[in-house]
Amino acid sequence: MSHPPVEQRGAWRALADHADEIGQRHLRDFFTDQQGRFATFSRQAAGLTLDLSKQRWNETTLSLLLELARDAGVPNAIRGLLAGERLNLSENRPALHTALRLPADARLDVEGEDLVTSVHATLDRMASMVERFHSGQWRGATGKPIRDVVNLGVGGSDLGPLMVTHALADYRPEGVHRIDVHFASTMDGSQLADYLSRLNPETTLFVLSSKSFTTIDTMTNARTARDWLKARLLGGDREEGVDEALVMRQHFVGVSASPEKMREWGIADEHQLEFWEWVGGRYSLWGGIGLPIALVVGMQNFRELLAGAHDMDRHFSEAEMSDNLPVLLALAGIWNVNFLDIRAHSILPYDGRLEYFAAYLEQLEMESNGKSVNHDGEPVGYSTCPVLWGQLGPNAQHAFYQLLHQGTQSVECDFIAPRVRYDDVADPATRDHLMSQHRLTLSNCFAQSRALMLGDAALEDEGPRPGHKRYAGNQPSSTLLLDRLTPRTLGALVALYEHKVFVQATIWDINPFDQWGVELGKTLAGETQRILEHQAGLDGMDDSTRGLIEAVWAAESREPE
Ligand SMILES: O=P(O)(O)OC[C@H]1O[C@H](O)[C@H](O)[C@@H](O)[C@@H]1O
Repeated sequence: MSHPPVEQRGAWRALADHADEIGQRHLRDFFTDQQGRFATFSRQAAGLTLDLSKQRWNETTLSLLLELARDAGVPNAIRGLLAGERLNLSENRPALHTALRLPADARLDVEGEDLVTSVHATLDRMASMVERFHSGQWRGATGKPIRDVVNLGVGGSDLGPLMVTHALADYRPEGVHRIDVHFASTMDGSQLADYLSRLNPETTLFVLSSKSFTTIDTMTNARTARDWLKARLLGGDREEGVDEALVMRQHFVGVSASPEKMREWGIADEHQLEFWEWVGGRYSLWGGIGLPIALVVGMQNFRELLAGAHDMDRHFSEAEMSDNLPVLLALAGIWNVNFLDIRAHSILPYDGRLEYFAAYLEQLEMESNGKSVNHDGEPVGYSTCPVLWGQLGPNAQHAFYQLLHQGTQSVECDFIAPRVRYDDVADPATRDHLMSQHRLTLSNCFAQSRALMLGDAALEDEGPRPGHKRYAGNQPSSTLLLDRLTPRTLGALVALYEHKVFVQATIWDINPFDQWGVELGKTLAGETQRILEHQAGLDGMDDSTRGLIEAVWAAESREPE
């Protein structure tokens, strides 16, 4: 179907004119001009409150943006996503992460396949694995219960489970055999080497998490882990009956979309968790890739996480666009990037449990929407995904907030915090202290978004100040409050961002579900490795890379000091 490029449509042009009118206005003036902005620009759903009143917009802006979304076919795209249409055109498949969190009594048939049954069969398999770990029945080759699980995976096979296990560490079930979960992602083996120096091979199991089961980072770590186990558990005066097959069976679980490759590598059939090509890596924490999460929080809490994401899916599919959290969050981003020319976006959680949330979103947003061609492969004539980065807000205040307050960049910020925390701590004195620490944290969160909005105007008039003490303000932000941080609200929060990314991609007419941009580097790394290993010559290599390679060779050939 041919349609005019988005920037030639009426709503886009109207927004550009509107931006000429109000784009120069200071954010604080929007508050002076309009009473009740919080009520006008905040919405609630699935245990989340989203306050968009500190965006540099007014009601006209929002209604034009909603028109743009309708023009770009967002309602139809949402329906198509949830129904399993093949929206991932470059790979000719649907993107059905939402199917992973459908309840067991739902029905979704896609191209003749009953997805709910397949999804729940995997969840049940996962549940029985978790049960074996938590009852101390999953034993290593020498008969001792597994105590440590190391997840070997990278990108989507690492960041989601890492983020969630950290966020929900308080939700460990009581009375079960404790499993400590660790994550090793980097190909240089730094994290893995550390674990191997501390962990007991008899009670350590590795989860090989890789959708493709070919990612060199993960497969290299896996080989190191396998040889470490074999060297320590086999041969010599080790216990009788411990053979390689037993080590492989008891110390490895595989999670992948390729059962053949798992089998080839030596993962026992009954210790494989399979997922589907229609689940993108960065959208995969909801299934087998979430095994480390379930090992920490238990299956019941894992199902709560899924239920929270499903709450958000329902909201996304049912709420009017003007009340739809993912749509509104997406539109705020579009307004900033495409009409106010703000191309940096900072993610700032005010809760230490969300330490890895920004890293997770960096992949979700930038790998999904860091694209510059549309669905027809033609270059787009507008900006897409902004540069997105972040850190725990309280720590970032002492690090990069200087740039937010006084730098030359306009930056959009997302502030994220739970409304209440620690009210369930048993000891009253500690509870009072910790609740007050949480209020201190919230005070900082709200003060920062206010300072970024108002700048100098936030201060009582103290007369003229030198340049280095002035604050321009005018930095837009969104604030997201979770009722409290639970498996359910965290599921909703993650799904909110997944859908935000999808809405923006729909408006930008790009495919958020592929990542061809990462391939070139992988190919060149292979070539470079052959040269570094002296298996290929330097011919044709550019001068900079040649110089770097020669520097390595020179260092390698030097006698160790
Ligand atoms: O799960 P895997 O197949 O090992 O892939 C791990 C990661 O690496 C790839 O290069 C992609 O950029 C990511 O989207 C993916 O999540």
